[in-house]
Amino acid sequence: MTHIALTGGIASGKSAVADLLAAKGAVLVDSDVLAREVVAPGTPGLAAVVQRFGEGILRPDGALDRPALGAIVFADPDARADLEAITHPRIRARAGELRAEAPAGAVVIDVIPLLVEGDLSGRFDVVIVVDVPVEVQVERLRRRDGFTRDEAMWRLAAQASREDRLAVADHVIDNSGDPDALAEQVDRLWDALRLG
Ligand SMILES: CC(C)(COP(=O)(O)OP(=O)(O)OC[C@H]1O[C@@H](n2cnc3c(N)ncnc32)[C@H](O)[C@@H]1O)[C@@H](O)C(=O)NCCC(=O)NCCS
Ligand SMILES: Nc1ncnc2c1ncn2[C@@H]1O[C@H](COP(=O)(O)OP(=O)(O)OP(=O)(O)O)[C@@H](O)[C@H]1O
Repeated sequence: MTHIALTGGIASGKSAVADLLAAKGAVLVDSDVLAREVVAPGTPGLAAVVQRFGEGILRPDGALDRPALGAIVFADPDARADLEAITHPRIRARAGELRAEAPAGAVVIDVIPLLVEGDLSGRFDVVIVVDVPVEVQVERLRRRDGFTRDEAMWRLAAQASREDRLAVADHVIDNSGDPDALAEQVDRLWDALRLG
């Protein structure tokens, strides 16, 4: 099986690309989705997060208050490392299970936001990077999540640089244009993946 990774900085458009690839038939193993599963209500992951960060990061309904936890961990690298120590092993384990369950012959794509940060690119035969300028990330975070420029920049500061991501790319998807331009690039990429 060819091991394919899809990565990109925050709000670069990873989910948009992943959705387009899934519509073509790719099987996705998405770490952002698994990061939610492993701290869902009732999980040992959520219990560990509450033990470290306190009940203040829970919503009244008992679910994780993601904006509250994000405000803590993106302002404090030690807190972020503690959260990652809880979530990352659980995400990796679940990703392994999902990969093993994929039908034979499927094009399986691992969506891994922190591929470069985790120095994981060597584990993949093909690395796809969704690329946008920092200003586009800031603007899309403002529009989607209502983040101020400072809030957006803290999150960017927790990640690898655009240059470091591009350095490991086999395929670059430029998502600075409109959704049609994105879909055209994904069409070409899909053909390349099927032929490769
Ligand atoms: C801090 C949390 C609760 C904030 O939740 P929120 O719903 O606002 O963001 P979401 O999970 O959708 O992530 C959005 C993006 O933030 C960035 N991001 C998330 N976690 C991290 C991190 N630890 N370091 C750097 N960037 C990160 C990624 O680009 C990701 O695609 C959440 O991101 C989290 O639990 N992070 C730790 C798990 C993790 O590392 N996830 C990244 C993929 S493995
Ligand atoms: N080509 C585009 N033109 C305009 N808006 C876009 C485009 N691509 C994505 N967006 C918007 O930008 C935001 C970020 O896109 P998306 O959620 O796909 O990125 P992401 O990399 O998965 O984000 P995150 O890192 O937070 O998980 C969303 O609101 C999305 O609708």
